[in-house]
Amino acid sequence: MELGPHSRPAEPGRCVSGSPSAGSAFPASRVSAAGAEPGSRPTAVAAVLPAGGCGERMGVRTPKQFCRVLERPLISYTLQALERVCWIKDIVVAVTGENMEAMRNIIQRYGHKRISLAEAGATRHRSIFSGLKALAEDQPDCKLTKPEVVIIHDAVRPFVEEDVLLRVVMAAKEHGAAGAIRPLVSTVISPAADGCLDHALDRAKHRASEMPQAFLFDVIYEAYQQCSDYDLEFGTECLQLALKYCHTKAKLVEGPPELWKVTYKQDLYAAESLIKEKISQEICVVVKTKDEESVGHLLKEVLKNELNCATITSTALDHSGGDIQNFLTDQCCSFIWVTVLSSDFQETRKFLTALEESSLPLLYPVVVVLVHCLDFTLVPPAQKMESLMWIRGLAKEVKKRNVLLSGLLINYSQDEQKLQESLQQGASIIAALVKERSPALAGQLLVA
Ligand SMILES: Nc1ccn([C@@H]2O[C@H](COP(=O)(O)OP(=O)(O)OP(=O)(O)O)[C@@H](O)[C@H]2O)c(=O)n1
Ligand SMILES: O=C(CO)[C@H](O)[C@H](O)COP(=O)(O)O
Repeated sequence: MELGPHSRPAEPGRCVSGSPSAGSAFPASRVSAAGAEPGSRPTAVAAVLPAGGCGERMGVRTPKQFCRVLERPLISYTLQALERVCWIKDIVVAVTGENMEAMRNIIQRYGHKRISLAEAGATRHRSIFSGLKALAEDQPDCKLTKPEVVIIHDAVRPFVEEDVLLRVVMAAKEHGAAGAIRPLVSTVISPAADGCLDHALDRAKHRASEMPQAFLFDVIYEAYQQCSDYDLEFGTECLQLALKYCHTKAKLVEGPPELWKVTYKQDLYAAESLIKEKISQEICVVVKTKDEESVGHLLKEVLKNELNCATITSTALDHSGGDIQNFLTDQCCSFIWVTVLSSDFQETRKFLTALEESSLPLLYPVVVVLVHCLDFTLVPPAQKMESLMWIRGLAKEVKKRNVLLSGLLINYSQDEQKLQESLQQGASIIAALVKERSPALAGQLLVA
């Protein structure tokens, strides 16, 4: 493969992925160069995502890969996770003819890149085979380049990280095949024909096979070409096909627990909670004046305790408000906008417009809390609330674009203890707004 001066390095381990883009909202994992030896030949890597199932076990009409999690189809998260790995050149998604148009719309709406579609088959193995054919040079009309290594990853495992992808790819390069494994959660038993226990497997000696898996393309393609109709119909393990038909013994790589496959309805709730937790880990506190800076600093300290181990950055807005764009590039989804004894509607509006125009709210609900600090003995909260009613109107407007705006009044008391109490209470409210991301709370004016 030819690399132009601005192309992505196609070598696992060479590039540092996660350059902020529409498709990289989680903080990028930094891949060290350890994966690739200096001067070694770049590895062309592609991925095949089977996404042609009907999700029978989920028990809902929509196939689970298209079920919405925080208003976005599950498969979009998986695509995002793979896209942010810059050394994966092509991503082939196998979908049924019936869902092809829906898939195209998802790709367009969420700005997914490097995606090609293949027609899914009646079983997972058939769908994977179809995806592999789209990458094989022996197929008529093949528009993609055959990779050296192909990753196979279920469309319904959205939490795959670059680190484990790199580890399976490097292991596949060395061994021909590799797959992620996890310790068994339950013991596996073998029932007899009469429905009674025949025997139990020693749990410590067995592992659950998960995804991603990676293969030398020629190995897995050969295995799929050779395998029987029975394998294609009833098989569930790609590593087994490589072993059975190409005598390739897969290297097993320990993966993290987040690799689990969304299968039942409760898994959708678990996925939503995990996504909320991840995006709540980064908060940007926006301040302008010295007073705001000191309130911002105090809030940060309390918030760190409320949202254990969150990264909270402070951004000082310049006086023209000209650097608003800068902090939208960090892919942070929670903003605390602090004002002390004043409120600049125009500036807030400008910020919200920039936010709406960015790709952020398309990917995640973005929380914005406008914190107004005023001395409750001088200005009663009720009076201030009246003048802040514009927040409600604005919140209604920006909610349509997935920006969840609320207002928070803090008692900016001269009494140090009262100020601390109000900040503590305010931080708890902010933490709840950030963690819950509830559209129902958008537009509320809260008092700490
Ligand atoms: N004919 C099929 C069947 C499954 N898959 C995909 O393979 C992955 C893992 O399969 P599984 O969890 O079994 O998905 P479903 O078959 O949809 O679920 P169920 O078995 O509950 O019907 C999913 O991304 C699914 O879309 C596929 O591409 N083509
Ligand atoms: O875990 C896996 C790897 O081995 C597969 O995701 C699993 O085999 C898929 O099988 P099924 O479609 O039956 O759930």
